[in-house]
Amino acid sequence: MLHTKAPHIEEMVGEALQKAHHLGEPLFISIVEHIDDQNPFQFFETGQHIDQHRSFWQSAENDLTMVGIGKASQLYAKSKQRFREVQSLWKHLQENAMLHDDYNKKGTGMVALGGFSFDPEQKEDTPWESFPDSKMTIPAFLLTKVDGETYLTINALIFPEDHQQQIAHQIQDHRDLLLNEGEVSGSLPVIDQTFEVAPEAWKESVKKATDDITAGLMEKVVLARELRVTFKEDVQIAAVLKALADTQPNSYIFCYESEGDHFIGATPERLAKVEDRELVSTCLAGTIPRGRTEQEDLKLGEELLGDPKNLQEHQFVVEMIKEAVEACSSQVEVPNGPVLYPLRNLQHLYTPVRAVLDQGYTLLDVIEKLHPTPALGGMPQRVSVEYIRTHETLNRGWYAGPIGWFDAQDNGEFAVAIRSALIQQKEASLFAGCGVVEDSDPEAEYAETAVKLKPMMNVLGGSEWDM
Ligand SMILES: C=C(O[C@H]1C=CC=C(C(=O)O)[C@@H]1O)C(=O)O
Ligand SMILES: [Mg+2]
Repeated sequence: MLHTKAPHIEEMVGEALQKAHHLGEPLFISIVEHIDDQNPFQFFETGQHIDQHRSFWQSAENDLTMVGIGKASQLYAKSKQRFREVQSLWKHLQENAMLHDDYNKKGTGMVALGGFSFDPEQKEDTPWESFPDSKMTIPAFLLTKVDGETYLTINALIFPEDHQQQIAHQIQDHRDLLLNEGEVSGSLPVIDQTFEVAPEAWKESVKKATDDITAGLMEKVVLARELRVTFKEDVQIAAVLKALADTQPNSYIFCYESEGDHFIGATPERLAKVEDRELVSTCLAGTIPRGRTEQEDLKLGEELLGDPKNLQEHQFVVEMIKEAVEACSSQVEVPNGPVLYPLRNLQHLYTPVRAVLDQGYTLLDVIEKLHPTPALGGMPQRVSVEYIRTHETLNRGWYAGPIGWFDAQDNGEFAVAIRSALIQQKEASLFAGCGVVEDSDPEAEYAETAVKLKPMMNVLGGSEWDM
């Protein structure tokens, strides 16, 4: 592949420097170029030589892949108002920005990728020290595959005291390093030990939750459990990511690296997407395994569609999402009943919600209204989240939190970070939860969470893993 010099880097850096001098503040520059096809997993792997801060996103519809390397800027917010704060930091960053973009494609240019923890009021840090309440990163280099084409965005924050040639050369060197041919070289990890955290105590907590529901404390609560795994060697993340993408269709494939720790997963659950003010949210709750034969699969699907306990789990989600979406949009469309959403290892009940976002609202406003839906928290929202904070022994961190991206045109999408793992060199914590309603049976919920752990386990060297 022939690599040309990225257009305009030196000129833009020079121009930005002049403006930064004048303003006495840093200025953001963003340059989008159309490039030859590039393997996103390879790009991600090579990126480790530039920064221990990378992000990966592939939409469930597989129409958008983004890989971010490094950080041109980051948006942090700690308070309960974190979604609004991130939005205002984002607006501020855009006020002092110079953009060069001839293509205007979603997911290119000034794009922030990142996520939010499940519960900002959770005080415990371990093992999520590298994952604060909110962290959105505008990568220094962003590879975007969209509409069958590939784009590279270069982002940088230029400070008045920067040196034009030095910055421009560094950008050019990193760009050349990233744009190389090849395939992902790493292999999948080999498991040393697997440890299920207190399964019996977890089943008892499910039993207790059903009693508390019967007593009228709440209607539904989602309880999660953890599986810890150690490996013979440090996990090679690019290989795991590629294997996830290869094995989990209909899922968002995500990875967010923060200070060398990786939060990675393949989630089917969209929280909200906004494109040209069209809003789509998804109700996904209610679960049964896939069958081993087509016949068994159909039978299980029918069983799920008619099962009162699963329909109840699902209905709470539909009611809450409908209400939240109606509060900020018009032309809200919700089908009368759910259909099946098939994944490799299991199938869910699925109801899409479509609407047109009202003027004045952004994707982050929608996320604020939705998170956590009863697919991750429960019903009512506040009581169930408090219940989780008090009764769940694990620290969810970013598990079950919103993860995704937005761009400068107010397009973007967030999924819910389930079917996921936190990987720290030779160790991983995997998480899976389930919706507990009055008729939940602890053994059945335990089995359901075991199937939900499979997608991650299978790419982490646990192909034989079955429990
Ligand atoms: C909380 C999880 O799944 C949720 C999403 C879909 C179906 C669910 C269920 O049927 O229980 C859960 O609400 C998880 O996978 O960790
Ligand atoms: Mg369930």
